[in-house]
Amino acid sequence: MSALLEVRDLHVRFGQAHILQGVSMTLGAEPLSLVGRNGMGKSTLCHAIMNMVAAKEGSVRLDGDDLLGIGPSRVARRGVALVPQGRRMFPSLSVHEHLLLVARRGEHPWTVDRVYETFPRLAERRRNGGNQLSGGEQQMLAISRALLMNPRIVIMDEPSEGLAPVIVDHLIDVLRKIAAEGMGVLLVEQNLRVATSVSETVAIMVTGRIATTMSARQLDEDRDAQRRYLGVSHGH
Ligand SMILES: Nc1ncnc2c1ncn2[C@@H]1O[C@H](COP(=O)(O)OP(=O)(O)OP(=O)(O)O)[C@@H](O)[C@H]1O
Repeated sequence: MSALLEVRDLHVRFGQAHILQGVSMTLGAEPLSLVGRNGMGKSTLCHAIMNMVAAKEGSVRLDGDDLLGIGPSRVARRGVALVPQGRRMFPSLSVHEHLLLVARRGEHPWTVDRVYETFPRLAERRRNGGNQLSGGEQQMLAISRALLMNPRIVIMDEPSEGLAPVIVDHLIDVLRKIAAEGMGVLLVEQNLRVATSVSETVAIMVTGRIATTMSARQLDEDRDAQRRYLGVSHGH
């Protein structure tokens, strides 16, 4: 199976702090979830792939082409879109204006109309400003903006954070569909259910490295691993 995105021995330091300590990871046609406790370096990995932080050693390749050092806007143009953690909307722009800002001309799978079909709630809120949206609506808008770039790969940093369970279910459906249509999906999640519902393979990050990769089913059944790697307690 050929790799869409290949990360090899990636290192990031912030001053004395060695945050990514040699991350190696491959994203192919199947979605991949990345889980791990807070502070392990998941967001930093997303930022390093996007060139939003500088990695001094290692490589990040998209279809074999090196992405490191080319800058975030070129990474985006090559076809990698990030849905950052925490959403970040423009308070003074309406939903519709947010979408028009990123919509591309020409024939593409994702259009503003398709966004409104996929997220009917956004259609209802199209004239509302970014500051008038609920957390779930903001997350749908953030995801929609990434999809409208019609990227080869979408990287989502904890998209389910703070969402009501019914919205999380919708999010899982959408992510599965996106992946089934052939977009690469790298999903960073704290919510184990989301991670193991979207992808069959889960990579686990511990202190700046991928400690292990296991099947979603294996991880769902292995409470010891959940406790060890994710701090999930089942409260006996
Ligand atoms: N710009 C920065 N400067 C200095 N330290 C940073 C910077 N960004 C992140 N860190 C540190 O790097 C470590 C990893 O952070 P990161 O956000 O990547 O973790 P994470 O696994 O995504 O956790 P979370 O789920 O809490 O976001 C943390 O100790 C954090 O304080």
